[in-house]
Amino acid sequence: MSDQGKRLAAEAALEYVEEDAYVGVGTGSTVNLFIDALADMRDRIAGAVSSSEASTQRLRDRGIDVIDLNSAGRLPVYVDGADEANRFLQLIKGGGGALTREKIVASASDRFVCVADDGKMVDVLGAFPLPVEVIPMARSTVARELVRLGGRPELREGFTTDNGNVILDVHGLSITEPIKLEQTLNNIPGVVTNGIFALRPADLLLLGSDSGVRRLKAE
Ligand SMILES: O=C(CO)[C@H](O)[C@H](O)COP(=O)(O)O
Repeated sequence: MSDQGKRLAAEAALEYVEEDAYVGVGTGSTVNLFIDALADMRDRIAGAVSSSEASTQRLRDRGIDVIDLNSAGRLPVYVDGADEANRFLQLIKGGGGALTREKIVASASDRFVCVADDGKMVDVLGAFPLPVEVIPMARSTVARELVRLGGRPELREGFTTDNGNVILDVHGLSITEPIKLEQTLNNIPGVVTNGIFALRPADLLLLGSDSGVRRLKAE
């Protein structure tokens, strides 16, 4: 993991932010660096739509107006990080637990610019435990179904999402068919969202390292 890589990727994303428009903002340490950089152009953007309470707070602390998605309508650009990315720009997200709002804001955006350090690139998704947001009363039934699908779910202890739900982190899944698994998991009663972003992958991946930023489009 490279902090310099995260920073370079985050700063490179400014180039894709449209002036006089609202920008969608994700969650996580890389996005925090993006928010810090975005503060320098706060007078040139309308404001932001945020994917978490944590990002909302950071945006407001830096003088950036935050409005809700219902008021903003469609967004030209969404900037967010990832826990893993493959060459099709399909992602695993949700390490910070904000996956549901992230998926909603991503789906409302014309362009999804993903910012990450180069350690996030993988051949096959799934080494990172897959976060699944679950309605609390369904925790056990969903966990059993995840075991049936070949995973080893683990409750994220002491964590509640911004939506009042729990997270099951699923170990041991080799995700060779991301779109299919994303749909399968979403069909389990009690699952709110899962952290596979394959139905709506990123459009552009800015992959930072100590030596610079690579710009990748889906193969
Ligand atoms: O999905 C996320 C939060 O829910 C983050 O984008 C993901 O966990 C990457 O975080 P970081 O930039 O700190 O590595």
